[in-house]
Amino acid sequence: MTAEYGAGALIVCDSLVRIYQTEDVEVQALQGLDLLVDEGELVAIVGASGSGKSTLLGVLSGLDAPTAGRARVADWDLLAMTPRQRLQYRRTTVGFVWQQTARNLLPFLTAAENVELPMAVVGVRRGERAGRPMELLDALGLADRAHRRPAELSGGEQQRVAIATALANRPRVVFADEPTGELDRATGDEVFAAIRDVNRTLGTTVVIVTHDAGVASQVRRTVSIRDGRTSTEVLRTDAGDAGREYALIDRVGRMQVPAAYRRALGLHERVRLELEPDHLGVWADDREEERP
Ligand SMILES: Nc1ncnc2c1ncn2[C@@H]1O[C@H](COP(=O)(O)OP(=O)(O)OP(=O)(O)O)[C@@H](O)[C@H]1O
Repeated sequence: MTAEYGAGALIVCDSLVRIYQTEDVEVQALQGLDLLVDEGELVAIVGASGSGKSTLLGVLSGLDAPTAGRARVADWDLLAMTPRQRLQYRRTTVGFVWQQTARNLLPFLTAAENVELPMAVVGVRRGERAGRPMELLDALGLADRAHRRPAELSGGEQQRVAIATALANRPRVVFADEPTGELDRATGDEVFAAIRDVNRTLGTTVVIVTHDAGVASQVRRTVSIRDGRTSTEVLRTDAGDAGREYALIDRVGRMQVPAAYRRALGLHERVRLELEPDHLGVWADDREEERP
């Protein structure tokens, strides 16, 4: 028997399909999307507007159910959760950082109180909670901002408090939806540095969803999503490395060749393949058109 697809991964999306049915149109937002994320990874999922990012995040965050396919995070089968389990999953297994700074934090609580709130919600006793907010705020370089309210913090500081809040209950994975979308480039880079630091020092898996392809320089692995499917990946080996581009090949052997490569070599409809000992050659079809 072959092992189940993604058996060792923390996050598994297997042929995910999500169809939105409106009055007279049907929109296939996810069209058989496959994605594996291992424990401890920092991954960016990048795609243009309408590519299906929010839909994917909706499924992974337990807010939405796919039409078909399989989605698992840790031991949770996201298609088979009861409403109570869904709540537990959202409160303990995953943490969220949203684009809108105001959505992440309660304005009338201080930074430390905001970080403590998710623990209080799941019933962690006061004694056990003590210390955790300061520990997290300190890790994010915000120890001296602990007693300020969000309005008294810069946008970048608010997002770093939001990261601390997302980490309060020691989630297995943090989902960040355009976490730097409202920030200028320099402040955004600081927030990315904080995310990388959390990923490295605490080992928390982080999945960032964004339309900003420039994020590829901030993370090791970038997965592109196009038309509701994951298409290509860029993996960087070291900081400063421009990165190698990979195409994803699905289980029946389908692969999407990036549009820029297709244009550059005039690849369309049919291509010629040649198997070499260590690679596959792909050429434009140069045969004379066969005429009837
Ligand atoms: N509730 C809905 N009803 C009908 N169609 C929807 C719904 N939500 C999304 N869609 C459609 O599904 C497709 C994917 O949308 P989605 O919001 O997931 O993309 P996205 O990549 O997150 O885009 P953006 O970056 O603009 O938020 C789009 O064609 C969108 O119009």
